[in-house]
Amino acid sequence: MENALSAKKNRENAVLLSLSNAIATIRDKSDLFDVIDQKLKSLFDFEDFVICIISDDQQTHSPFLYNQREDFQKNAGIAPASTRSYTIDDGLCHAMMATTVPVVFDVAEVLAWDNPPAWLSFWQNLGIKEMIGLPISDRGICVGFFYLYTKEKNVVSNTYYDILHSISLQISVAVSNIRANEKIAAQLQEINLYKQQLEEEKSYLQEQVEKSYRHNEIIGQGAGIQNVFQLVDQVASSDSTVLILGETGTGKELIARAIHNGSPRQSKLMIKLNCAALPPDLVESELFGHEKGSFTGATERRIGKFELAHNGTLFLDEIGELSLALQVKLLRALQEKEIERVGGRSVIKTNVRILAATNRNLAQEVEEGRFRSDLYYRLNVFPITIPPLRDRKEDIPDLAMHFINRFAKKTGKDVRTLTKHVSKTLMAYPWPGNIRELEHLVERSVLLSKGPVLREVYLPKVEHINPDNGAKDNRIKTIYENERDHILTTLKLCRGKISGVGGAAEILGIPATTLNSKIKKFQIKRAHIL
Ligand SMILES: Nc1ncnc2c1ncn2[C@@H]1O[C@H](COP(=O)(O)OP(=O)(O)OP(=O)(O)O)[C@@H](O)[C@H]1O
Repeated sequence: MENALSAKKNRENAVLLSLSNAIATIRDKSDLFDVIDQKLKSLFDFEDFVICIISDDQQTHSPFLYNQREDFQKNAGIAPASTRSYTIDDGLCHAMMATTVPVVFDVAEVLAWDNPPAWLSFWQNLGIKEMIGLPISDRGICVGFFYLYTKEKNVVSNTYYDILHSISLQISVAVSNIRANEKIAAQLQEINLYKQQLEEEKSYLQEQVEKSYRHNEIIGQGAGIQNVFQLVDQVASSDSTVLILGETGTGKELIARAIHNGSPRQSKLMIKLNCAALPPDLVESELFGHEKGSFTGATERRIGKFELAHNGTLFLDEIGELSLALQVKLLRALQEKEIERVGGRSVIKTNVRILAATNRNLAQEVEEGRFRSDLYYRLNVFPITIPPLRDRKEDIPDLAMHFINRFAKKTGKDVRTLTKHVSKTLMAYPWPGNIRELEHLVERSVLLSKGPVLREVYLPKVEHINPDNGAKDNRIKTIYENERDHILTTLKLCRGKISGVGGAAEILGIPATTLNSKIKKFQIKRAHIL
C-alpha cells in the first residue's frame, strides 16, 4: 500500500516536473494548449478545458485559451470564443475569485442556480458532469479562471488538490508571459502601422509641396471662374461637404485644393482618392484600409485614405464611378463618422471633411439608378460647377501665358509670348479636354518653338472631337441615350441656342418645334447645357 502511494507520488512529481519544464519553454497560446492537453492529461482524465481572462474593467471575462474544434460550432449552446464576453456576476466567478484552491462544481447543480453562466449548458450538452475551477493569478491577484471539464464525477480526489494548485500557479506564470508577449506584438504592430502612416503622409506632403508650388496661382479673370472663386471663399472656412462638378480638365482638383488650403484644416493633409482608377474591391480597401489576411494579397495590415485624412480633407475624385455597393459603404461612413477596415472587427472614429468631384451629371445618374439618391443629397450640400473652357474663352490668353512661363522655366527655353494669331486660334478652339488639354498643347508648342515668340500651335481637327467629354462610359449606350447625348452635345456647342441660324435645330436638321419636344422628352434642363 505504502509502495503504491509512493509510486503515485513519484508519478505526480514527475508530471509536475515535466510540466514545469515544458511551461518554461512556452512562447504562445498554442504551446500552452499542447502542454495542458498532453502533459496534464497524462495525470488524470479530463475531457476539455478553457482558460478565461477577466477584462481590465473587471466587469466581464472572455475565453483566452480553448479547444477550437469545428464540431463545437455545431453543438447547441455557446461554444467558447475569444470574441464573446460574459458578466463576472454569475456566482461561479465570485466563488472562484474568493478562493486560491481548486473548486469542484457539479454542472447540473450550477445550472439549477438562479443565475447560471450563459455558456455552461454548452458543456452539459456535450456530456460534461463536473468541472474543476482553478484561479489564474498574476502577482497574487485573480486575473482569470482555468476550468477543466470531466465526463465522470469525482475524477479528481482531494489528494490531487495540492498538485492542481501548483499546476495552476505554473499555468498562471505562462498565461502572464503570453499576455505580455501579445501586448508587445500588438504594440509593435501599432508602431509599424504608424510608421506606414508616416511614410504615406511623407509622400503626400512631398506631392503637396510640389503641387502648392504649381497651384499658388489659379488663373481666371472671366465672370465664370470668378463666380467659382467666390463660392470657394464662401465655403472654404466651413466643414461642409462640397461637390465639385465640371468636365474633365476644368480644374476640379485645383479647386478642391483651394478649398482645403483656405480651410482651418489646411495644416493637415488633403488626401485624394480617384474612385475610377482601381477595381471596386481595391477602392474599398483604399478607402477604408484592410487587416492582414482579409483577402488574397492583403499580406500586411494597411490603413485607408479615410484614416490618413483624419482631421484633414478627403478628396474623392470621379465619385460618379463608385460602384453602388461602395456607395452604401461610403454613405454609412459619412453618416456614422466611423469606418471599419476590410476584414476588421472594430470601428474607427474619423473626423474628415469630404470634397467630391465628378464629370458626370450626378442628378441624371440618380434618375437613371446608377447613383444612390441618399448619397447624392449628402454630397450635394454645396455644389460648385466649373464652366468648361469653351464657355470662358476670355481666360484662354492668360492661361496660355501662364503655361508658357511655366514650361519655358521648366525646359530652359526662352519663350516669352505668343502671337495674336495663336491667341485667336486658341480662343476659337472648343477645348474638349479643357485646361489640361491647353496645358499639354502649350507644353508641346513650347518644346517645338524656335524663338521667344510662340508662332504656331498644333491643334487637333475639331470634327474628331466630341465636346461632351463628360462621361467616360465604356458600355454600349441605348438608342435613347445616344439620341439624348447627341442633342445635348449639339445644344452645348450652340450654347443653348435652339432656333435660327447656327441654332441646334438647324445643325440637327429638324424643326425647332420638334427639337423642343425632344428636349422635353429627354428632360434636358438648362443646367445640363451650360
Ligand atoms: N484656373 C486654372 N489656372 C491654372 N491652371 C489650371 C486652372 N485650372 C486647371 N488648371 C490646370 O489644369 C490641369 C487639370 O486640372 P485638374 O486636374 O484640377 O482638373 P480636373 O477637373 O480635376 O480633371 P479630371 O476631371 O480629369 O480629374 C492641372 O494641371 C491644373 O493645374
